[in-house]
Amino acid sequence: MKSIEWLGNSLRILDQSKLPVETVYRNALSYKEVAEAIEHMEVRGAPAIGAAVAYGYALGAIEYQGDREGLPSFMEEVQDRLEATRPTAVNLFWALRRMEDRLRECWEVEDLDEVRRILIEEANRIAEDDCKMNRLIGQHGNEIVPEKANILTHCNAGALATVEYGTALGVIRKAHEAGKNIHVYADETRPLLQGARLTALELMKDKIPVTLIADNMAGYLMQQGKVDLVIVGADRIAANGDTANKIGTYSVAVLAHAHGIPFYVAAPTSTIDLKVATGQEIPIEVRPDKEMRECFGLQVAPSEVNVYNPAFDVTPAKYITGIITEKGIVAPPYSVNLLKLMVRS
Ligand SMILES: CSC[C@H]1O[C@H](OP(=O)(O)O)[C@H](O)[C@@H]1O
Repeated sequence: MKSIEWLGNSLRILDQSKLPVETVYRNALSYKEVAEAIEHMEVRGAPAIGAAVAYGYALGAIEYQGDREGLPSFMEEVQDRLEATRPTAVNLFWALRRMEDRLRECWEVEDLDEVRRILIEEANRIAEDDCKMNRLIGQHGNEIVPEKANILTHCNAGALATVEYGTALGVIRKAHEAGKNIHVYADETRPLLQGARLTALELMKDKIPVTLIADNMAGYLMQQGKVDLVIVGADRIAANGDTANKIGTYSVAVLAHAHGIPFYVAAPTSTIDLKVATGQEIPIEVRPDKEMRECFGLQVAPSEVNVYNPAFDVTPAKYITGIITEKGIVAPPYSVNLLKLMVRS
């Protein structure tokens, strides 16, 4: 299952908001359609969002009908609209910066079609890089996965959250491929159920043993000694290693720490944001109340009840055993070792 696929002049999107009940694809022909797909969680997951906005930016250039001089200001509007979709995943801003830099580099290119070709090429490179990074994350992460490990994961950091293969699920896939006979506990991940709807679906398709649990069961499993390792994805990693990820990750990290269970974050270096010193500076998206009161259109709470719906939380670095990237596993102290890693990039 590919979350997104470039078709030459449109972006095919697998509408994840309908999985696993329906498999619905649609072709986004404009940057506004890409923006709406991200806001509606049809495409989601930090790296997948990064690749999607890169193609959205390229679609903006394709849509543009003015003269060459007017392109930069039009593309600023495109970038503003795409940046306004979701605030937490830094991959979105990282990808748009790459596209903006590419546009600036071809300021002497007069032919609009040539500019469009260059931007599409950059978006393709971002997507291809993500695929390569995920497989490297899988290889490095496999080093810390014991034989027959019972691994708990939260939300979906799989192929559906990336261009291909996944980050946390990339490590799980690689361990499975290496014949380690691992088993996965997948947190359902309220309120949008990315774990129940997407992680369980992905792992079953790959015939990786998976058991779905409610989020409130993670601590009980750990208390029973049934969890050997926790691996999750990330949306933004601060310079000191504090990590923003799906709401509920912090609770899992504290529980793992209390039970002496290793807790790893798996993410490409495009998720590391050295401009953010600590997790306190990471913007946390608050999503619509409706997502808490309904589940697939079924009302699950009083229609007028007050709701609080933060989409992410921040896990302090002290609870993180290691950060698995495409360049290797980063150990604490993260403020030193993340800087070394990024300088090496
Ligand atoms: C490969 S990291 C994906 C990351 O993004 C998810 O958030 P959302 O489903 O809201 O886009 C979640 O935090 C995952 O860990």
